Amino acid sequence: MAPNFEGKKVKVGVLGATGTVGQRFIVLLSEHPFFVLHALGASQRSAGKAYSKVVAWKQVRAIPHVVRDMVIQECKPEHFSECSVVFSGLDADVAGNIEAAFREAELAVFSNAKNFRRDPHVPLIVPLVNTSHYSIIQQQQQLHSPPLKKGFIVTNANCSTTGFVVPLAALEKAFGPIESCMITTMQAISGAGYPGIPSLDILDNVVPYISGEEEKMEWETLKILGGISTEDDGKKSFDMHSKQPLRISASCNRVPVLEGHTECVSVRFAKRPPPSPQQVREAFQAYTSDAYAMGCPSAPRHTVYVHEEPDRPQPRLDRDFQLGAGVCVGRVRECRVLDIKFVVMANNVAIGAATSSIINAEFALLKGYVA
Ligand SMILES: NC(=O)C1=CN([C@@H]2O[C@H](COP(=O)(O)OP(=O)(O)OC[C@H]3O[C@@H](n4cnc5c(N)ncnc54)[C@H](OP(=O)(O)O)[C@@H]3O)[C@@H](O)[C@H]2O)C=CC1
Ligand SMILES: N[C@@H](CC(=O)OP(=O)(O)O)C(=O)O
Repeated sequence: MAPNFEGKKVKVGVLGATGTVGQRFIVLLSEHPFFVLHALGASQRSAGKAYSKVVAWKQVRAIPHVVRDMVIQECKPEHFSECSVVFSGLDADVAGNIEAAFREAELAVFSNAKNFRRDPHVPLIVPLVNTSHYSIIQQQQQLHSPPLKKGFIVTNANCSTTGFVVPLAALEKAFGPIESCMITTMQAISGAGYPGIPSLDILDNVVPYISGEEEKMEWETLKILGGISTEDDGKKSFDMHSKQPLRISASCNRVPVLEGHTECVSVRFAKRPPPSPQQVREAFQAYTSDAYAMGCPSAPRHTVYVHEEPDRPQPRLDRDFQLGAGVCVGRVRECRVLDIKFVVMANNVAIGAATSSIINAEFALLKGYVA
């Protein structure tokens, strides 16, 4: 049972509030049991204007009343001084310096951008998988110059990484290390932001290239699924799954779907003989997250929902299940080259972006990391 924050909700800001991910943050935070929207930030183009006047609103529901007339600020910490937490949906070209400035101003920053994912002291947290990585935050604060009392950065993963790392975590929990993994993605156009890909490039078409995406999937997975090692002097580092090397090969494609990344995954287990498809299905069904157990209100009840129908999951039918906060798998079957193959579908703007950051912040608050 989650605690009740009514009457003392935590004031939060959203950086990049006008963007694709920023709009998701606004929808989810406008009626949140722990957090209350207090400040919005975007570029100089938008600053100084009312939110509803500048945003190219693309959500199905109307702009929440609470932000319609809120004046957008430049992304400078002094405009967010009453907030304890900021969520960042900033363009990666500017996210690095801005997020660092907010951390230095002693705010807790929950970011979707790629800039700090490879930082050795910043956790890369998919909240349905590796909340244990919060333990590195104290080191991040101690090693900062000057040392920090409250400020930190937590990142979430690339949206395609998020989709397939959740079932992988379920499999490793049940059957031990995975040795190798092949993934082919079919990624929605909302993943490229707004206005994103020109309609003449994507309609009636598949684009077999997304810049930097394959490298991110192959690297981020190791940081997320690996543990944290502690040296004799107490210094912590991410072990990158090095005790049991995991080989990953990703191929990424853009397809004319609005929301929901679909991925075909094949895995080979270290354990011989490998589990059967039925054992794999049961392991997916049994997998639950610490975030859900802790009472994070945005964490899904079904972390991995297993479809038995032969033609599911599908993005159009399944992306809103549990508000897009879990992942859906189906077609679990034997692979004649590796061991097991399946399809996973994850909502790229929900668990692939804003929802992950929000669950991360809920968990941090419940664990006492947010002061
Ligand atoms: N879309 C997705 O599925 C996912 C996206 N991400 C990541 O999340 C981040 C946001 O993505 P997305 O919402 O798609 O991007 P958008 O392009 O839709 O939005 C970008 C936001 O950044 C703001 N911005 C741009 N330049 C500046 C600046 N100089 N100073 C301050 N703010 C600025 C924009 O404000 P303005 O309107 O004023 O220009 C806008 O609010 C990116 O880092 C992306 O890689 C991560 C996972 C999934
Ligand atoms: N590249 C992803 C979305 C994204 O922005 O990823 P990242 O946060 O890793 O830059 C997509 O196009 O679907």
